[in-house]
Amino acid sequence: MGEPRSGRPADRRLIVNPVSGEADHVETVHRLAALHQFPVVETERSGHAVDLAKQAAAEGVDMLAVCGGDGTVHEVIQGLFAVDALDTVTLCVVPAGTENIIAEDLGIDGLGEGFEVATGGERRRLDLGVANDEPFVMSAVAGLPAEVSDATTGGLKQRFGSAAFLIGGLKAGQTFDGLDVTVDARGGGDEVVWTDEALAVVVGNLRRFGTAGGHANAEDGLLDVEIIEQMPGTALRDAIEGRLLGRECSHIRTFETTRLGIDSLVSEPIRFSLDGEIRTFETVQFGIVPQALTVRVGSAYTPVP
Ligand SMILES: Nc1ncnc2c1ncn2[C@@H]1O[C@H](COP(=O)(O)OP(=O)(O)OP(=O)(O)O)[C@@H](O)[C@H]1O
Repeated sequence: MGEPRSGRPADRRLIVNPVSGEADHVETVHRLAALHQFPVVETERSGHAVDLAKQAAAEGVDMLAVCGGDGTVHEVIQGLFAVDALDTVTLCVVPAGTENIIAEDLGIDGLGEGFEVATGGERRRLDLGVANDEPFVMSAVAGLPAEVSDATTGGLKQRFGSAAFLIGGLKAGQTFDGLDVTVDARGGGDEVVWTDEALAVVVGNLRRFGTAGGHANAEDGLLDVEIIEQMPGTALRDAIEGRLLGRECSHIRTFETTRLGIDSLVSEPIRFSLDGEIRTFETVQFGIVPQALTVRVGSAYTPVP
């Protein structure tokens, strides 16, 4: 239980979302938490994990585990970021959600492994993306992929795994109008200025960008950006097949940057999914805080996918 950072035993706490996933994890989590000496607090409403994370930091907790899905992990990071506690708190993820993409990217599979990693996993420092003033660890996605989540059924996911997104993309692409945007990356890294209609803009930080199928390194100080240009249906199918087969596609522009601005060219704001949570922006500035988040990772984790 010794924690090298402060030279004294860590003050531990576990924030549990009891309604994540199938909501059948609570009893097991309490048992495992007692075994591993994590006092438990449960969320009582949406957004509560933000406050509980702030409270944990204020009370001197320096090992904070979060049990839930990507949304709950996102809320806890939001809370720690808001009170500037990322330097003093190590985050641990115990997956209990529906998708658990963040946990999977951190090499953590299941409740039992979550607790093992929380008590003995390697510590890494990961970059955090920031959209205006909200942090994200995995990705910020606007356009088709956000729509695709609706079009991608559980059955497809079971049969095709992450490729289900691409199949769902074909369905959603038939009805999605596109995003009229200007994308301006002239801060650090690749310089790109692009104005047109996009099917999607994906800003990725962690290994797998949500369901969008992209890849990033969360330890390189850079955001990985993909602009998927509007294209006719047949080209979309080719692009999706190309992505499945790992081929380059002329309609997908990829670059790395430390800063990025995206402006809507129409009166409608742009709907973004930040680590799976929906936000709307008329204009958004993205940045990155290198190595901001200290997190325990499983043995399957590697920074580069
Ligand atoms: N006690 C609660 N009652 C109702 N909603 C809650 C409660 N606690 C948290 N929430 C909300 O539950 C939502 C879903 O949580 P979470 O992301 O952990 O699970 P999930 O959606 O099943 O998993 P994933 O995001 O990995 O697909 C979050 O938006 C959170 O704000």
